Amino acid sequence: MTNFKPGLLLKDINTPADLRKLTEEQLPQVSDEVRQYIIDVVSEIGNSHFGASLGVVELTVALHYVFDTPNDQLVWDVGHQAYGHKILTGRRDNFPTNRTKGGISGFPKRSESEYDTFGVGHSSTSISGALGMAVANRYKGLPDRQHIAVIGDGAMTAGLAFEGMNHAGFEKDANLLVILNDNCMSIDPNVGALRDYLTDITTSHTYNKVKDEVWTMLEKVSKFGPDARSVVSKVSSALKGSLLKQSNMFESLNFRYFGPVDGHDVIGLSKVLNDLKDIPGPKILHCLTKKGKGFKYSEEGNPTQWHAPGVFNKETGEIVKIVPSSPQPPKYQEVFGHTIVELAERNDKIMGITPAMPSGSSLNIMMKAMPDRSFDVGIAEQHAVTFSAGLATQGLVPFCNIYSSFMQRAYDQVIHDVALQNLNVVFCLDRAGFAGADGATHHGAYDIAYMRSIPNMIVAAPMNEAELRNMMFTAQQEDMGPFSIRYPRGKGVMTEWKTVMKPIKVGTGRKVTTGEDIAILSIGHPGNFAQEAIKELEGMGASVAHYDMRFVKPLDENLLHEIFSKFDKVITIEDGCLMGGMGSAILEFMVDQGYTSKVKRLGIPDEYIHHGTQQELYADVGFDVNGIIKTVVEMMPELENSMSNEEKLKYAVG
Ligand SMILES: Cc1ncc(C[n+]2csc(CCOP(=O)(O)OP(=O)(O)O)c2C)c(N)n1
Ligand SMILES: CC(=O)[C@@H](O)[C@H](O)COP(=O)(O)O
Ligand SMILES: [Mg+2]
Repeated sequence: MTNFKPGLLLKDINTPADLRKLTEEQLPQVSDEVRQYIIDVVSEIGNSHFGASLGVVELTVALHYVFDTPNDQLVWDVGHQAYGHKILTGRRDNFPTNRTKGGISGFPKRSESEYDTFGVGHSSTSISGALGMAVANRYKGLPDRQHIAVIGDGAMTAGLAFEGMNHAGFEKDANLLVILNDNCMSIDPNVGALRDYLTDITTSHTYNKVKDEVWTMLEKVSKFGPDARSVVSKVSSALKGSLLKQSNMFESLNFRYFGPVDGHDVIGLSKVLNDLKDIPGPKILHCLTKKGKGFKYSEEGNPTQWHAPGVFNKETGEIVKIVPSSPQPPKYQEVFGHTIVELAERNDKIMGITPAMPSGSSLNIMMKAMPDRSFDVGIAEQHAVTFSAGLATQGLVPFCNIYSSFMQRAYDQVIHDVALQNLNVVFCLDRAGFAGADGATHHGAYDIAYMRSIPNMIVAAPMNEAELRNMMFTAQQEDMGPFSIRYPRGKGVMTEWKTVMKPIKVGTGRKVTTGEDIAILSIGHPGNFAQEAIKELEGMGASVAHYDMRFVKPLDENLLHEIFSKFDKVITIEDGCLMGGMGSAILEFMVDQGYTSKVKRLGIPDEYIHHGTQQELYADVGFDVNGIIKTVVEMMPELENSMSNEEKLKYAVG
């Protein structure tokens, strides 16, 4: 890896205390150097977020310059924009390890640094988290400690952000500053009425009048120095009931609203932040920024593409695409995107819903083809589910596509609004299993366990593209009730994936390989790892049967009777948590039915698995090809005799 060189000022900034030694006039240079460093590193290592961090460089520098971090608590929302923060807070030299196994996390993480005040990855937590800190410090008698939540316009669309604001507006003396980083973008363009509102207050005549009032107030604050707090109270009570309060949504929630300000003017920002430090109670600073700021190609190009571009040429802006020498299978998400359109063309009841992930989920294919039947509802998983429930009550068949880990947010809605009413909502749980570089916050580890415990819910997972299509076909049939289909991030296994779709009988598995010695029961994509392992094991003299269970609920009990009657050794494989997962379901069946086979379950253990490539993580937890072979050999120790030393070493056997 190239030895990345930070700029002249940045090379001496090891902590924000070093930054604070600089003059205000030096801040633009520091900002440029931070930005350049991000570009240098990310363009070369790839595997990182990009546009969001570039957009908040000046804000990041100003925040650490003005506030006494880590004593003052700075909370980033989502955290994909916190690279500048990491670089300024002791992780400059480690930054090239970003999101690689053993390297630094792509998100703030409390265990990584005292400057990372709150672990993030999922959006819209910052206001509630920072308010909790503010109330705690008020209680502890530390009224001067500052608490700053930096939240994007996309993250602001979530219910949780509003729940936090609703509470914060009521905690009138809590020391909370919300910085709304408004770049008009989520990953895809931001959506909804709030986006329109933010644009309105930025451009409207009313807003400008209000802004003048506020800045006059701030000027007075500066003049009054230490007595500022009382002056502000007076000025703001005078403003109460004025145009300011009536015309501004945030003011109506008892926040003092400031801005919009230019989020790329680092000196201006540091002056404003300094002023705001002296203003008590909940306040919001509306900053206008550009996602991808300062890198020509991301500024002028498609911001969605530059959200996380991979490796790119920083001179030409060309994003490096590895062209494979042979045809490759598509990603599961692409199969979902094309298949939903195909199904919707035949079934006019089908609708598509995504909470803010049109590109990631590939629902954007349907949004383009059928804009009146597909919805990006913003970062609003709970709403996405209940909205789908509403559609289903009217006889429609919504396909609600949510990343497995983000669906954790909407658990009550799945139970209360969908399953309890037995509504025909199809949940497509994308990024099930290991997400890879995003790490613990994003792995889809729990959905098998959390879905299978819900009455009425059908829980399915395809082993390949054809099965995904068949499951989608099955799920859209009349009166299916709630139906969840999970699949992982990335490629499947079939280059010829445009198969003729056919229904699958719900609750039936299939035998993939016949064998005599031991049975492997898999769910979903890891069945392909089992297939590879079985081929190698055959060479060692093992006769391994393989069943793709397809459904965790209902379980194929006939198939299980057949398996447990025949095999006294069984291995289960799932890319989900072991606790409560498919292996657990099979053990429950086995015990209930009085079978006594020896069962070894492979899956995600009861601990948080951090970032790495998917392949590294499969290997770490032991259900990659080698891990499966090792497990079979452990259950059939006689195989060791026919293994070469090389094989023993490879599979860590003996
Ligand atoms: C609960 C949840 N849903 C979806 C996401 C995926 N996601 C990550 S960043 C992002 C866009 C956030 O937009 P914004 O807050 O405006 O930040 P920006 O990228 O514009 O800086 C989304 C949808 C997430 N991290 N958490
Ligand atoms: C920060 C965040 O939550 C998203 O940007 C996420 O990293 C996207 O993941 P995918 O790349 O799997 O769509
Ligand atoms: Mg945004």
